[in-house]
Amino acid sequence: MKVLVTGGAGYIGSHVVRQLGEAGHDITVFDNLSTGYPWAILSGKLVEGDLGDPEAIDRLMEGQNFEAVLHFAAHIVVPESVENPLKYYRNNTRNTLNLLGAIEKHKIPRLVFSSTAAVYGMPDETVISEASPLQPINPYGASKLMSEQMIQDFAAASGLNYTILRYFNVAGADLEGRIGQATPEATHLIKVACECANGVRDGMKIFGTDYDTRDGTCVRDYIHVEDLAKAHIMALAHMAAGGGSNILNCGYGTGFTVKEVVDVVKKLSGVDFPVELVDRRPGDPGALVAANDRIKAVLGWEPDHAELETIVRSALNWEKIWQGRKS
Ligand SMILES: NC(=O)c1ccc[n+]([C@@H]2O[C@H](COP(=O)([O-])OP(=O)(O)OC[C@H]3O[C@@H](n4cnc5c(N)ncnc54)[C@H](O)[C@@H]3O)[C@@H](O)[C@H]2O)c1
Ligand SMILES: O=c1ccn([C@@H]2O[C@H](COP(=O)(O)OP(=O)(O)O[C@H]3O[C@H](CO)[C@@H](O)[C@H](O)[C@H]3O)[C@@H](O)[C@H]2O)c(=O)[nH]1
Repeated sequence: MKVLVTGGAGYIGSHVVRQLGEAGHDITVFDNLSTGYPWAILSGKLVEGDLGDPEAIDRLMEGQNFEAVLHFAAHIVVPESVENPLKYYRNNTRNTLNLLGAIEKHKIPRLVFSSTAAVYGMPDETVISEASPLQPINPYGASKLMSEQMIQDFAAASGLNYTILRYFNVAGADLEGRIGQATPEATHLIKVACECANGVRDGMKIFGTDYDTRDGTCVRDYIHVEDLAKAHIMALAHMAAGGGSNILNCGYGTGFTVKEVVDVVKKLSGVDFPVELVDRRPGDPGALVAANDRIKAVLGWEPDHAELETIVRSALNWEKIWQGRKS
């Protein structure tokens, strides 16, 4: 298929691009390189540009006859969205609207959209299904929920075939160490802990120890980026084979506390870095764990790397490679 990938130079997009290349797709990446890197694009070509510029998107699509768009480009940091909400509504919501306008004009038939568990907010259930209430508690989640709504309304009117994938916490790296998360000043737990283990940071904080969880720290469902990437390839294949539009959780159905994750990083790295226990971080729900029956039933997706140790090992390995490359 001839595919356009927004944000394909970023962490998750680059892993999907690599798998798309291996599956034989013809790939164009559109990215403003705000947090992405040209070296991370292992297949296809890069067009540098910004989704905030509708004319640039129009030029990009003119005469190309893309058969699908995979839309990763966004701002992604929950606490930053609390401090600077308009930055999130602009890049995540308005720019998705820009993209949909171009999809309409150029009659692109399929879309895969990167959504998030943050659309569920503070769920009552421990394990969240796609039918759980949608009540985001931070602007990041709200910006993505608004995008979901626009996609569904536009699809109902136009016949666009979409797959909305609600990612839980994505972590890990390419098992061969070619690409991985390279975000400067990263805030993600596993990335931060791996930086500590590699001596990039002196220590880290655990935000909140009074949550209603087994050890008081937040519970998250960590999914290996390679398993998540596979879901995108399968979603495209499903739609190309005439499958309908879907909203699908992407997670393993197993939650780990922040303390448990930090302990695994310490154990596998053999480094006992300092950890400070501090107050809750604004916008953090206590527990987010995915029900994943729907993605298994609809796409036939099954994880290949569902062990937390596998995720952490690949993240530690990548961190070492990345720090070596930078120095
Ligand atoms: N990382 C996670 O745990 C997680 C969880 C749930 C959902 N998501 C979603 O997955 C997607 C990818 O996240 P990621 O972790 O790879 O982040 P990332 O920051 O590594 O990648 C985002 C990419 O989009 C590009 N970009 C951003 N704004 C752009 C714009 N206006 N125009 C063109 N390019 C732009 C960046 O340069 C970068 O290459 C995002 O939509 C995010 O909301 C991520
Ligand atoms: O230095 C740190 C970093 C994180 N945490 C905690 O670790 C958990 C996970 O945090 P983080 O890795 O920042 O991820 P989330 O805030 O859960 O958000 C991620 O996961 C969401 C889906 O669940 C995605 O939508 C977001 O894009 C992605 O950033 C939270 O309880 C944090 O408070 C710490 O205690 N110390």
